[in-house]
Amino acid sequence: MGTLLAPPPLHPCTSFLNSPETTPKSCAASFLRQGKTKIGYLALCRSLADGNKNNGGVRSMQDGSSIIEGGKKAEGDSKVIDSKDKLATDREEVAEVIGGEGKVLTRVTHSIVFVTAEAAPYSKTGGLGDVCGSLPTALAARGHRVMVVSPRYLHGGPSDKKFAGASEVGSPTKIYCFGGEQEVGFFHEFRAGVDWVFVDHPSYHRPGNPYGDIFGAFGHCFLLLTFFVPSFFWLSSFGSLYFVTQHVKLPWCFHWEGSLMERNVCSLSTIGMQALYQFVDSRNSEGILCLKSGSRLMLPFPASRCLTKIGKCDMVELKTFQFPCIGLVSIVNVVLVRMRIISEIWENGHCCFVSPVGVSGNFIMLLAAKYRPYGVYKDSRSILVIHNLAHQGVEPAASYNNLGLPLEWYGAVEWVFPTWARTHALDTGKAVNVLKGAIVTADRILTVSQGYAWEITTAEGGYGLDELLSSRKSVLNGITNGVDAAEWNPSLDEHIPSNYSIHDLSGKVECKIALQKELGLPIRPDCPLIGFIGRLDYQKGIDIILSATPELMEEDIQFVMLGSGERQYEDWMRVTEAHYRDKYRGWVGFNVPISHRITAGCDILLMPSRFEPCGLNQLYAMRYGTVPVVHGTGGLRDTVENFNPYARESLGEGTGYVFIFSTDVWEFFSYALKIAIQTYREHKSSWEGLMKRGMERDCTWDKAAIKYEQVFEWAFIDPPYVI
Ligand SMILES: Nc1ncnc2c1ncn2[C@@H]1O[C@H](COP(=O)(O)OP(=O)(O)O[C@H]2O[C@H](CO)[C@@H](O)[C@H](O)[C@H]2O)[C@@H](O)[C@H]1O
Repeated sequence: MGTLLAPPPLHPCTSFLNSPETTPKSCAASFLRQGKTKIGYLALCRSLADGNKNNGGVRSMQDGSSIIEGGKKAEGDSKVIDSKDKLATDREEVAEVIGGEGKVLTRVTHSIVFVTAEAAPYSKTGGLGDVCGSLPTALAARGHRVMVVSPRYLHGGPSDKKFAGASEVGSPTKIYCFGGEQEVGFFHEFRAGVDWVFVDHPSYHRPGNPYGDIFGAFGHCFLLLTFFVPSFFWLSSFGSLYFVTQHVKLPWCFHWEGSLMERNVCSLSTIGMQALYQFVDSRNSEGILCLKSGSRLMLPFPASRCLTKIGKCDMVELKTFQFPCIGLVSIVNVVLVRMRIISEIWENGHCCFVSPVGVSGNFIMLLAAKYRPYGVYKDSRSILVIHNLAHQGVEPAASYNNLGLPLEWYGAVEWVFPTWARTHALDTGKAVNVLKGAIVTADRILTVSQGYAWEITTAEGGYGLDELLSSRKSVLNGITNGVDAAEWNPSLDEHIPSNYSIHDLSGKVECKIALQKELGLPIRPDCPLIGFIGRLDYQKGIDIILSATPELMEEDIQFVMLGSGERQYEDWMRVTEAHYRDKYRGWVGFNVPISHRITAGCDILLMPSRFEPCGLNQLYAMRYGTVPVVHGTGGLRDTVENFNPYARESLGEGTGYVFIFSTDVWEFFSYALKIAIQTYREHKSSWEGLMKRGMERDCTWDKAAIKYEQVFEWAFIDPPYVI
C-alpha cells in the first residue's frame, strides 16, 4: 500500500454551487483533513479509464482489490489498499487521480449501490430512468465502485432484449411476503464500469411499462416494487435510497430509487430489504446480517445490540420526484447514503440500513428520531434532493402510525390544509407531509438546478413549504442534472439515421429529411421543423401549446409532438393531426428511439413548462444542434441562454429563446417561437451560431458529479442538524 501527500484539495469556500450564504461555515475544517492521504481506488480509477479504452474493464473484488478483466491483477501504481487500511481512519481521502486524459477523477471514493425502479437503458419512463442510468456510470468513471439494483421487467416485447446481457446469479431465493413465500431471482451484468443487478419475479413480467399499461397505472405498483424496494420507502408513494458503505464485508452502498407504494401496504415494506440482503448474502457469505424477520425491521433488536450490528452512516441523501404516470402520487427518493463503519463495529457486526417504514423522507426523520438518539448513525449526514416540490407525499393523518416514528415527532410531519382546500364540512384538513418532515430534519438540501433552489423558497414556487425552505437556506443548494454523453451524442447515436458533429452538420439535414419521411410529412429541408417531447401534463405547459397551435399552424412550419399522459391531451394530439395532416404529427406513447430522432431531426424544441426543476430535453436538444424555445423557469432558465443577435459585435450570443410568462401566457410563447422561426428562415448564419453554441456546451454528468462530491464534503463539515 502506498501513501502520498495529496495535492491541494478543492477549497470548499470557493464554491461553484451557490451564493456565499450557502457556503459552509467552517472551511477550516476541511483543511484540517488535508495532509497525508492514502491511495484508495487509484488503481480502479486508472484501470477503469484504461480499461474503458481497450474495451476491458475493472472488476472490483470482494477483498477490496480490483482486477482488470482478463484476469490481470492491478499492480504498481495501480495497487489498491486493502479494505482494513481503508477503514482505519475516520473518512479517508484518496489523492486526486489524474486519469488518462488529464482528468481529475476523484479525491474520495465510495462503494455505491443504486436500487431503483428504473434505470435507462433497461427501463425508463422519464427523467428518473435517465438519472439512474447515467449518474451511476458517471460516478463509476470518477473512481467510485457502483452497483445498480432494479427490477427485471419483461413486457413481452422487443424491450425485453435489453436484459439479454444479464445472466442469472445463483439460484432463486425465497422471501416471505404477501402472506406467503415468493421466489425471487437475480440477474447480473457488468457494463460501463457498473454492476447492474436485476431482481426477477413473475409480477415484473407483464405488458405495459413498469407502472401501468393501457388501462392506466397499476393499482399494485407497490407490490411490484416491494421485491427490491427496501423498507425505507414504504407508504404511499416514495422512495429511493442510495447508500455507500465502506464495510469490508459488504463493500457496496445501496441506492434505492423510485418506489411506488400505496398507503395500505406499510407492512410489506421490508421485503425488498430482505431480497437485497439475501443477494448480498449470496455474494458475501461471511458475516452479513440477513434480515429475514417478518414485517418490522426498525431496530429489531435492543439499542445496545444495534450499536454492534448497525454501522454508521456517513451520508443520506434524499430527493423528491414525481412519477410521471402516477399523477398525484409523489415519490421521495433517497439519493445517497454513504455509510462508514467505525472499526470496532466493523470488526463485530455488519452494515445494515433498516427502517420499518419506507418513505425516504421518512428515512431521514427516522435517522434523527430513532437512530441517532441511540448513537447509531450519529456520524451520518443526510441530504434531501428535491426534484419536484409539487409532489410532497401528503397522506391522511392516520397514516402517521405507519411511519414508524415516535409519537412526539408528529409535529415534524403535521400538515393542515386550509379551509378552502377541504372537501367536506367534516374534513379537518389534517394530514401528514413526509417531505416537510425531511426538510426539517435533513442535514443538507439539494435541488436539481440553482434556479429551482431559489424558486422553492418563494411563495409562488414553494407549494406551501417556502417558509420552511427559506429557514434552511444556508444548507440549500442546486446542482443541475447532467447528460449521459454516451447515450445522447449526435456523432455516435445509433437511433438516428446520420451522425453529425459541430464540425460537420450535414448529417443533421439528413436526420430531418428522414424524420419527415418517417412521419409522412412533406419532405422539405428548408421548412422549420418544431418538436416537443415529454409528459402531457400541466407542468409541461401542454395547455399553452394547445392554445397557441391554431395561430402557429398559420405559419409555414411542421410540428411533431411525442408524449403520453393526460387523456385529454392525447386526444387533442390525435384530433390536431387529423386536422393538419400536412403540418402536424402527434405521436402518443413513449418511445426512446423516436425521441432521439425528433431531437436530431427538428430545428426547434419547445419546452413551455410552467415550472421545471431541471429539465433534460433542452440539454439533449442543445447537444444535437436543435434550438430550444423555453419558458424562463427553474433549470430551463439556468441552462438556456437567451439569444442576443447584437452581442459580440453582431456575432451573437445565446443558445436558445427564453420567454417569460405573463397573463396572456401563450402569446409570449408564440412571440418567442415566431422570432425563432424568423431567425431560422432569414438569418442562417445567426441560426448556425445558435446551434453551435448549444453544441459546445458541456452539460455532462462529470460536472454534476464533482458538485455532488463537494456537497458531501460540506455535509461533513457541520454536525448533524438534528441529533
Ligand atoms: N413520450 C416519450 N417518449 C420517449 N421519451 C420520453 C417521452 N416523454 C419523456 N421522455 C423522456 O423522459 C425524460 C424526461 O425528462 P424530464 O427532465 O422532462 O423529466 P421529468 O419531468 O420526467 O422529471 C423530473 O425530474 C427530472 C430529473 O431530475 C427533472 O429534470 C425534471 O425537471 C423533473 O420534472 C427525457 O429523457 C425525455 O426525452
